[in-house]
Amino acid sequence: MATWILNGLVWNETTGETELKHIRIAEGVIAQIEDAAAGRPDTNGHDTIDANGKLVSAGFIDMHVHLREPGFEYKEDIASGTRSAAAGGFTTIACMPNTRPVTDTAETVRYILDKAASAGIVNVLPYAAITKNELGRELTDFAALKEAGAVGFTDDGVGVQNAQMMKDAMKLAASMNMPVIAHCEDDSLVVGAAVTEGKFAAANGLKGIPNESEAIHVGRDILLAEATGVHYHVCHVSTEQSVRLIRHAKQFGINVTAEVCPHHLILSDEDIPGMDANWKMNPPLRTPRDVQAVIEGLQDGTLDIIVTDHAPHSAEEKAKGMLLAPFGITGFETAFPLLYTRFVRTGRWTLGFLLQRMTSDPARVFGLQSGVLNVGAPADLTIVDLENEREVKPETFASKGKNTPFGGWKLFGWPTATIVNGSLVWSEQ
Ligand SMILES: NC(=O)N[C@@H](CC(=O)O)C(=O)O
Ligand SMILES: [Zn+2]
Repeated sequence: MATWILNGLVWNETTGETELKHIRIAEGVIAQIEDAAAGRPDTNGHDTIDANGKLVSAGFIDMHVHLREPGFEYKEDIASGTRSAAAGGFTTIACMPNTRPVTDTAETVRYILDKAASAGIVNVLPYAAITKNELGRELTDFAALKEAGAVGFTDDGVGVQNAQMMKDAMKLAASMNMPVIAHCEDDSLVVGAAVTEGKFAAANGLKGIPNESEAIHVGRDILLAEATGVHYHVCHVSTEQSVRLIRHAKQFGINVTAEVCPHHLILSDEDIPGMDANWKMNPPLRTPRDVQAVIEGLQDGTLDIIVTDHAPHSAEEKAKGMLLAPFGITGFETAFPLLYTRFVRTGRWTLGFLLQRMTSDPARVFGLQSGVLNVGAPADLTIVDLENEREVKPETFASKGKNTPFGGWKLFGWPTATIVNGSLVWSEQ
């Protein structure tokens, strides 16, 4: 049994052009790709999906997400989180270990994988914690966690404060060919602030989170990565200083990669309308100068991939206000439309540039088979309507989290169908 996706607009990496194609998928892989100009293929006995000239891309890959299960199912769970991912066009996501319990044992890694297999609708890759309970005191059992299926080690949500602990983690991870993924934040420099140092903090009499609280860890960890040879991946880069350090490290051939989030590419602290916790995330929205620096970092390859840092919280939690609410915004269901509308429709990026940062680049950085639209690749595909403008309506999100600063934005580039391992798992109502 095969499925033909007819009349899909496909981006050709080699020519840099889009072309109309018919794509046959069978047994979970892309089996055949034909020029639509050659006519309609014999689809007799097979399912068909007519893409009708919409974009057909390799499914998006998001290597930094919070699914909240186990432990915080009131914020999100694996069923709702993967549905939200599929609605955003994502077919593979990597979930962070700041769950309850923290994903620091093989048992919890297996729980997530089992739950993803039974209740999830996209591919879920679990990360495991670097330290037990993410407390920074004692390393987890890396070998057991890898064996259980963890794809990398991270204490995301907090920075590893102790340099020796980070070095030990990197040495061990390097010896087993696993990446260390770092939430870069020096606690001593943050002191309970909710927004960046900058105009918004100053205007509202708030303490600010300084740029160096992030960059000091980036600099430290680059040196430790050089010393240990580990694949070191920097989470949610938000500052000019971090971009500079990563650029420099790459020039020296250090094995560092990095990610950036849509909100850090699009919003600055000067856009924050008031004391509204939907504008509170970690790292915080930085200054316009930092926004420019992360855009340039992505454009010149210093930053490798785009991730959402999908971080759902309940309405009650966010209602506590800017100072008391937890950090984080939802990301899946706005990521592609935001970036497509802001950067591709305006002519600043090619469509291919954006697609690569969300598909083939994450696959390359993390050694995944997916992320490419080639015969033989996994049939993980996303169909996107590039022409229809629609408003962001958080209340309609598949995610339990409605916490976004982008409510009411009018955007193009909405996913209409998502296919994972050859099966249609989500389509527009
Ligand atoms: N990004 C956030 O603002 N919040 C994340 C933690 C994190 O990724 O650091 C969360 O778990 O809510
Ligand atoms: Zn983080």
